[in-house]
Amino acid sequence: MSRMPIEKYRAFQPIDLPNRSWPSKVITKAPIWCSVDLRDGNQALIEPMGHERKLRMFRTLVKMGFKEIEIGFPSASQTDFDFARFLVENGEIPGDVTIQVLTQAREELITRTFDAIRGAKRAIVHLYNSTSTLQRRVVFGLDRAGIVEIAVKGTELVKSLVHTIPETEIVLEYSPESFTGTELDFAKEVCEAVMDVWQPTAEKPIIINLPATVEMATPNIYADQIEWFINNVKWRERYILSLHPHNDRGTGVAAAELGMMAGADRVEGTLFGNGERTGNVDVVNIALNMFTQGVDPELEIEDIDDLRRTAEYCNQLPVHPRHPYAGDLVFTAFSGSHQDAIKKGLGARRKQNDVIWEVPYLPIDPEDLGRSYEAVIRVNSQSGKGGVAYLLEEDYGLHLPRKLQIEFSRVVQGHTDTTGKEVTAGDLFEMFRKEYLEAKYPLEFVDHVTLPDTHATERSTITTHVKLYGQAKEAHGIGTGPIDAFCDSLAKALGIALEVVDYSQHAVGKGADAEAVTYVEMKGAGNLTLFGVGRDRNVTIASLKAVASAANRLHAAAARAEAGIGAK
Ligand SMILES: CC(=O)SCCNC(=O)CCNC(=O)[C@H](O)C(C)(C)COP(=O)(O)OP(=O)(O)OC[C@H]1O[C@@H](n2cnc3c(N)ncnc32)[C@H](O)[C@@H]1OP(=O)(O)O
Ligand SMILES: CC(C)C(=O)C(=O)O
Ligand SMILES: [Mg+2]
Repeated sequence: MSRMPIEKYRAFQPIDLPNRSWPSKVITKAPIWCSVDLRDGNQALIEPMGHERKLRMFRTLVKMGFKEIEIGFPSASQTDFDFARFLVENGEIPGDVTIQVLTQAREELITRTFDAIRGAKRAIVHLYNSTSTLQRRVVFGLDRAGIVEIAVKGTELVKSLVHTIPETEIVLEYSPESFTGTELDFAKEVCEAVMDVWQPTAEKPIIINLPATVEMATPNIYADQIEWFINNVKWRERYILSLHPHNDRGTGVAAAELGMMAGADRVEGTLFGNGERTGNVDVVNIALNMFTQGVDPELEIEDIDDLRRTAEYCNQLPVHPRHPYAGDLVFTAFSGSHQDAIKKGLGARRKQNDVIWEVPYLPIDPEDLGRSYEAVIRVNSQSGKGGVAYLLEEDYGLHLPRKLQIEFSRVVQGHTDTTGKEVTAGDLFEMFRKEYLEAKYPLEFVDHVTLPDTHATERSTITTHVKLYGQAKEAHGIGTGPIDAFCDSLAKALGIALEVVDYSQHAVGKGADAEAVTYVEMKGAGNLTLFGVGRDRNVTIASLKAVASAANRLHAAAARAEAGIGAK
């Protein structure tokens, strides 16, 4: 039994909705989006946005395609009032965008709100008062009738002011704030009372916004509340049902999605979920969830890094590196098996020219959000051969044979285990260069003269020039090809016994700059096998350098074994 004071809490009561239909519904179209970054997001900031930050956010939201934008609470702050005036007076509001302003249901605040929007083509006046049992008791000290009266009086005042700004088309949005803590029959009563005053029509509907001001239960309960409301509140065709989830339980996005399945038409939220406490619902997250299901989200999110930078600048708050779709690390795989699977998935896609996106561990193509594959695979102590091979292939054009991938990943593992740090592609190449291409001691290849014998004998003869422990040596050998002849010369003249186990070669670069890279797996004394790698413009020299590289690595491994350090 936990020592936590569990007796202080009680379970949210389920909604009685026996024939609920939302669980079998599917989201097939985008909701009407409304950004509340400039109001709900802004009111939650340590340092609220000033004019310049507000304008940058507003322009970004317009560019993204939001058609409804809550620009502030003009009666609460001079900055918000002035900002509304600035937008109206400077032609900042595109013809197809409607601004929205929030106000409490209080006379002086409503009047001031109308002053703020005067001259706009169209505006949503968003009126709210709290309706929950808790707020009725502890904040307002009112019974149900008293709360209905606040809402009705506020609506009447809004209605009476509409004619004072005839050039502006006014839409009323009403929010029974703290809806999730409100009895459903009372939410119905107060919303219907507001509609009775406003008299919406199907052509000029009211927006009824049902906020999860505080997220209090599992998201299915929110969906039940929405479906119940739609089934029981009159005049369905005369109101747009809007959701306004917060994220207190970490399920704001799920609540919005289930709420849409339950029949909601509209969603209010913010970019990356900024907002009071744990935030408003993240509209980018919902939109991209839809996108990954093949549904047009009707928001442009092609450069998510730019959006994130804007949100971070305006809010002066960071977006978490693991934030869905937007975080710095969300298209990055560190663990080996993930890297391996992603590498294979991307490779298969390229080969098959697939239209449908299916890559293990990547629910979305990073390129669709303006991000690149480069950051997909990073290497640290949790990584395996797949990630190492991927980076060397992508950045340096090296196609390591599978057994060499395994061998080299042990070298990398040794390094990352010691440092505990991530290694970049550049670090990896440096390690690879030192370990294989620079393995020149004690044997250094200098030059060769190789003569093929006649076709009849299919043999090569070689004169080898090498350095052994720094001293120039010349050796002669015969074999079935240059590598075989080179090994023969090393064995005969220098006593270095090597046997080729595996060999592969490919070109790196193109045209005059092309080089050959050779990978040879060689068996040395004591049946130990290791790889050597050579790189040169000349195909034969690349191979002979690879043999020398293997000889040196075998020599070093034998020396370590003898010293009791253990072979690599
Ligand atoms: C869930 C949400 O996000 S709601 C939006 C919340 N956002 C904000 O509040 C940010 C901006 N607000 C403010 O700056 C201030 O609250 C102001 C300027 C609007 C009003 O300031 P004040 O009048 O000084 O204080 P305050 O907001 O605390 O008002 C409290 C009074 O209004 C009443 N009230 C609160 N909300 C409402 C409402 N929606 N409708 C009618 N009356 C309300 C309270 O009962 C209280 O009444 P009392 O003074 O008789 O006890
Ligand atoms: C003003 C209302 C809609 C609000 O922000 C909330 O309830 O969270
Ligand atoms: Mg809110």
